Amino acid sequence: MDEGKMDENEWRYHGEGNKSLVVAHAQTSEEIFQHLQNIVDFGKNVMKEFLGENYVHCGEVVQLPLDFVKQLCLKIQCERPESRCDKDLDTLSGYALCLPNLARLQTYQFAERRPILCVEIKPKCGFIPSSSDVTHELKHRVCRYCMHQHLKVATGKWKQISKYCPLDLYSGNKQRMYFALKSLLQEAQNNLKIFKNGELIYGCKDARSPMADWSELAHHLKPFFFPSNGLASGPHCTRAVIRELVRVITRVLLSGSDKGRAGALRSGPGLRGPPVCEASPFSRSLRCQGKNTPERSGLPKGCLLYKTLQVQMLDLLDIEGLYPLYRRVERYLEEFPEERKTLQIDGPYDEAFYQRLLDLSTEDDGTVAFALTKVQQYRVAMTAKDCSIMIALSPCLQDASSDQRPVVPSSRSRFAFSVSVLDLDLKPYESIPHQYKLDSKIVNYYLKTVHAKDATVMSTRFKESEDCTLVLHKV
Ligand SMILES: O=P(O)(O)O[C@@H]1[C@@H](OP(=O)(O)O)[C@H](OP(=O)(O)O)[C@H](O)[C@H](OP(=O)(O)O)[C@H]1OP(=O)(O)O
Ligand SMILES: Nc1ncnc2c1ncn2[C@@H]1O[C@H](COP(=O)(O)OP(=O)(O)OP(=O)(O)O)[C@@H](O)[C@H]1O
Repeated sequence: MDEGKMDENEWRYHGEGNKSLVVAHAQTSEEIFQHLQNIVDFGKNVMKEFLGENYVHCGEVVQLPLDFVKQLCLKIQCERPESRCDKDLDTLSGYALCLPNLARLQTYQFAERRPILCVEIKPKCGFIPSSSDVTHELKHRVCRYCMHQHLKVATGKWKQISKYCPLDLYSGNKQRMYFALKSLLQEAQNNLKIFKNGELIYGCKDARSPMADWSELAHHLKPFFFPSNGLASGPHCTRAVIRELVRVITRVLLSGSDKGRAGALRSGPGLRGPPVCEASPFSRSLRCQGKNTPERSGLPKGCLLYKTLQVQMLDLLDIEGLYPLYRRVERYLEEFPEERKTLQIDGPYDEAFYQRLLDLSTEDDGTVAFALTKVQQYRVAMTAKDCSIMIALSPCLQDASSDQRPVVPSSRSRFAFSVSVLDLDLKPYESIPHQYKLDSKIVNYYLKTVHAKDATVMSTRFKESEDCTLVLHKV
């Protein structure tokens, strides 16, 4: 073991079983500071560039008194979901990342006194890979989210399959977006949370305690959407309130003129996958009605969904094409471990790092440089596939002028709003082998269960139609 880690003060008790006592090595304060500073730099130099100034809030690294951190940890321990309690909080370094509260309006510098509604959406990957390195043809037709749902339910992460498909949300087609948002409201999983004045009123605090009562949600939302009218309660009211919420969120998601350099990433049409996922119940029902697949993405270029999708599409080769390139970088690092720094695997995430991300060529010249660029692009793409969008809404007074702030109308009220992105720390280089294994697990599970079942249904249907054809044949 590394000599530098032989200081007992850097080790602490972690847990124990029957036979083993587990102690864990704590990172040094400098390492933690550097890790946090990297998150800030990545936000500033990369994500702000791609997604635009107004959407990204990088925060800053701050130092806190250790006593305060310890007391705070004790205070909040009982509120943490059980499933997350295996992760210890860092109470040793004193460093923390200080971010604005994104559940509040970001367009207003003073704390809002008006009530605030915040909708958090984790949209996940919004495109289907078109890479020729993909080995299962199915991956060109069904999106990863929809396939992954089946594995998640089988492993007990969630109780039931969601009807949400990211491709519907990213379609820019209002009907499909309504369907996607309604599906999220039906089965929020970790893709949707709603906060009122900072308090979670809808969505999962923990996988085991989902909050999903529409009438209760409507009760919370009614004063926002129907402020001065005595709309009766009951199912009619619930539906009306939910409809308003979905409309407002769709409008906000399609809004925006914020500048960002995601345009620099626009890939050629040959590199784009199909516009719909075959597993989406929306596209299934269209097919059943014999309708054509809907139009390709109509997202306005200034909106955050469009920009996020462009960054996600930095994953040009799919994990199957990327993995051999990762192995090439690995072999190089095994031979020249000291080069890890020069290759900027763990930062710094500076302007030079950003500039290299803009090279979208897919011609492999066999070099480590090519492999490294694809690996870094993949990590950035994965980050964009796992980030969340926070939409903060605050009702405007009827007669108030909009004082330059963006405003979204609903049928009975108007909201000042802001949109921000959350969870933008670059995915680690080390997670690539895990991604590779997980991808194959997801696809194989889907092929083994759902697809096999579908094929049986199809062949039964085929037999039925054959019977039918026989009846119609002239003898
Ligand atoms: O791989 P996925 O798609 O399951 O995404 C993981 C997320 O699961 P989800 O599918 O959203 O339920 C997962 O979400 P949960 O923590 O399960 O809510 C994490 O966001 C994970 O990121 P990290 O490893 O903590 O940095 C995510 O892992 P990454 O793949 O982004 O590294
Ligand atoms: N700046 C913020 N303002 C308001 N809420 C926040 C902020 N940062 C995080 N949150 C809340 O905390 C939750 C967890 O934060 P975050 O997603 O950054 O953690 P994570 O450990 O990276 O999660 P993941 O498991 O998705 O990778 C978010 O879903 C959001 O509800």
